[in-house]
Amino acid sequence: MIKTGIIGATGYAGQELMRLLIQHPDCEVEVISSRTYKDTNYNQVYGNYMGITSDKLVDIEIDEISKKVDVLFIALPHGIASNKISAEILQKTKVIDLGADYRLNDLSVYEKWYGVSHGSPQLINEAVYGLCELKRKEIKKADLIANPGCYTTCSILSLMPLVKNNIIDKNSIIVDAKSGVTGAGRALNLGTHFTECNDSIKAYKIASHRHTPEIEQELSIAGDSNITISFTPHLIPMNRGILITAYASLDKKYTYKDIKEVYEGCYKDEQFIRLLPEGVFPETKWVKGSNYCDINFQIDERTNRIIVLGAIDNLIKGAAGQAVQNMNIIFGLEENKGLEMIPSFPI
Ligand SMILES: NC(=O)C1=CN([C@@H]2O[C@H](COP(=O)(O)OP(=O)(O)OC[C@H]3O[C@@H](n4cnc5c(N)ncnc54)[C@H](OP(=O)(O)O)[C@@H]3O)[C@@H](O)[C@H]2O)C=CC1
Ligand SMILES: CC(=O)N[C@@H](CCC(=O)OP(=O)(O)O)C(=O)O
Repeated sequence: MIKTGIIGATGYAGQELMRLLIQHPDCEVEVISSRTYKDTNYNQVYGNYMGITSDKLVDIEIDEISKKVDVLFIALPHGIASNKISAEILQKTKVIDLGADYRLNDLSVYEKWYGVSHGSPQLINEAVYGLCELKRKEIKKADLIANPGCYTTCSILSLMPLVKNNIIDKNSIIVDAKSGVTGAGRALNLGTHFTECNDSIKAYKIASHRHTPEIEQELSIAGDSNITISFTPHLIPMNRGILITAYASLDKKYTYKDIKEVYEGCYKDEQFIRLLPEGVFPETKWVKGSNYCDINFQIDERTNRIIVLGAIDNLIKGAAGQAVQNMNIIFGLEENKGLEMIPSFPI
């Protein structure tokens, strides 16, 4: 059995990790940590665990935890993991960081967009960007995984085939993204109070959201050129889910079938990517509670633009599910072990 630990187990991403790891046939949860709920039974924090686990939360140093586990998931706000992880810790355990500290290859880009200094810049090159469908080979050998962000997972997977195959003007990309409120985490925050976000939709961090350089970095690698995008996130009054609608100019006339072949060329063997039939578009409810990323597109013949839609569950493919998928790859397990959930819609 693979011994796992979760730091930040009381957050929304940490809770989803707990749910997935408890049910994973090859794992046991050895350590769950929290500062706020130290010595509290997990089922007192999250009542859905009553009768399922009586594990207690502990507040011990990462160094201590790393001696007890084969893989450590870190689900903390950005800026903390980089001060906790060291080369010594990586010798004892694999680390999968759900935060943003190791996602950007360029230290100055990280410090500029996140407004904090990085605690372990020497480890940035060691980290592998854990977008499983794109980096499987590197992930297999990695000690430190930078699990991608939620908007970024959905945007990169939806757009990668177009940039990789040079069929769009790579600097014409606009991503309009919507997220459910769990994307903002569990911590108290005025903007996510029921009365502040219910019954309303708002754009935020316009032209300044920190997922912008992450999407640009990975699309630039896939497209082998410097790509700059426009990215606008929106907060939607629903619990979970991300839907992106992306626009780009095509370099010449294509049919739906031409471009479908390009997507199939990239994703035909990918079990978690569902290319929907022509005329059927992704909806967050069809991926809810699952590790799927649904994708489809339409060509607007009047403007010769392609409009691509992608949907994921922000807490699963956008966080905990992808983290478990990364663990499965590292430990040589079937990639879908513990991740075969059927989306939980309709009710
Ligand atoms: N929510 C989402 O959809 C996604 C989240 N992520 C990333 O995953 C990470 C966790 O996100 P999420 O679960 O939403 O966040 P939450 O705010 O829900 O949880 C974060 C947890 O971290 C702990 N924590 C908070 N501040 C500190 C601190 N200063 N020092 C130590 N521990 C602290 C808290 O636990 P306690 O107080 O009990 O110690 C808290 O439960 C973030 O980096 C986020 O960006 C990535 C993709 C999607
Ligand atoms: C709705 C909402 O507030 N979403 C978060 C994205 C959360 C996320 O998971 O991003 P990181 O992992 O990069 O922190 C935001 O826009 O900041």
